[in-house]
Amino acid sequence: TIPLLHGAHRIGKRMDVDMNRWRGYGLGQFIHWGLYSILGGDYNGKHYNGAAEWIRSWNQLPNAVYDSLYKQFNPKDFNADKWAAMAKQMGVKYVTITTKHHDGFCLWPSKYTSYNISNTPYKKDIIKQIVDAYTKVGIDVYLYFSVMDWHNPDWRYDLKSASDTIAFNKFKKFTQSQLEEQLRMYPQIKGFWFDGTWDNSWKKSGAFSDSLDQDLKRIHPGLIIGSRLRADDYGKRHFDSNGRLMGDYEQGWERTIPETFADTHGNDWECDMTIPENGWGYAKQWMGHWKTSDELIEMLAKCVSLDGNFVLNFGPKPNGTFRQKEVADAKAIGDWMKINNTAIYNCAHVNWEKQDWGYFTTPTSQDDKVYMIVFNVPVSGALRVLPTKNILLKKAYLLDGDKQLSIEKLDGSAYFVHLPNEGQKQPFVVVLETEKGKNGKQDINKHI
Ligand SMILES: C[C@@H]1N[C@@H](C(=O)NCc2ccccc2)[C@H](O)[C@@H]1O
Repeated sequence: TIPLLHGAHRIGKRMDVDMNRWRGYGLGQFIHWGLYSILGGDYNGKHYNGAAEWIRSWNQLPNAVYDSLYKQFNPKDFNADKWAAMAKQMGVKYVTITTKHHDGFCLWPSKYTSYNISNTPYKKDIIKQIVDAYTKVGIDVYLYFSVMDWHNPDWRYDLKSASDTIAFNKFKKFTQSQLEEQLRMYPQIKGFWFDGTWDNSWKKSGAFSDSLDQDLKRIHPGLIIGSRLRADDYGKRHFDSNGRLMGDYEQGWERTIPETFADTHGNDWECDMTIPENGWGYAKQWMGHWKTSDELIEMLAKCVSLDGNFVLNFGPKPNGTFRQKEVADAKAIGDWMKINNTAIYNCAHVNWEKQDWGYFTTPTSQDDKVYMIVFNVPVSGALRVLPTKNILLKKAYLLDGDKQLSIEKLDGSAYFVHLPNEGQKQPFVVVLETEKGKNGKQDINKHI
């Protein structure tokens, strides 16, 4: 291996109480809210084709116009308790909220820049209201923070001169000050979600990213920080120059999901997903396909079946309310979770052969139970199950209503679980009770 000062400091998963809680979340909510929400992807009668929260980078929009939007930010209908109630009904266990996106505008009253919420007509601390409201209903809060800050004159994409380095050193101090300020102001939070760390300036700041990570965890023990923060001695990100994950979980699955368990490298990981094809901040017109709630529930099941969490993004309007499609999806997912969350919360990957009908999960607390989350009912009504060796199926029944299902043992070690022909129209869960075969050991991957 290559000797590294700022590579991974831990091999394997974090196994402390905070990370074990994170591992069991299953479902989370992301919220992108800020000045970009005012424009909603449009300006001067034209539509910006990029992600709506990137509109400041559009050459049709002068920076000065964007940077004066704060003078009109006044979300009259914002009610953090209503946001928290919607998230609670949806069944999310954690929320990640933008405190500062790439545009540099701070949704909290930072004392390190005047470009913050206290200098808007709204004035009040949005982050505090969200942290308090979500914590009150038992949803853990994580703060999204973009290192890249287009508004700060000391931000640099690369370090090509002594003056770049002097400016960027000031910028790194500013960054650390803002983060330590957030830890002091919002001690209830459980972690940070870093973004905007892909440029050369940051790749050359591996030592700083390492010390920042350690400083924040010293101030706030147990803090959870993903792999998008750090760079190693050679500018490698996510995985260091020895291929080891730097961070508490793999934070690279943005609008994409691993296909197989091998793709997850056996790490903890999180998928962050948009309902439209792209775009995180509010956009007046969502282009392309809008995912249905059934598609979103399947993505959730797939993530949990591969030992990951599924985090769905919401982009509130400038007035602080959510668009109808987002409210409807939160409700539909919540209704499904009310019946089926046993197969999602505190569940893990099962190393049985993947089947076409859907996904297996298993509760981390019980190794004689396996859940089948079914999306594709075959016309035969027969769901194939091929457990790993020495595992026998004892019982099969529907999670919703306990109806017993007949199990047919095929030769070899496969089974068919026969479904009643009831034309299921929603994804549903079958519970399998298993037992060890003679001289069998329970070898369901327990990744705990
Ligand atoms: C969570 C999202 N990340 C921001 C972004 O700029 N993504 C572009 C990107 C996508 C994948 C790897 C690096 C960078 C988007 O604006 C959202 O905030």
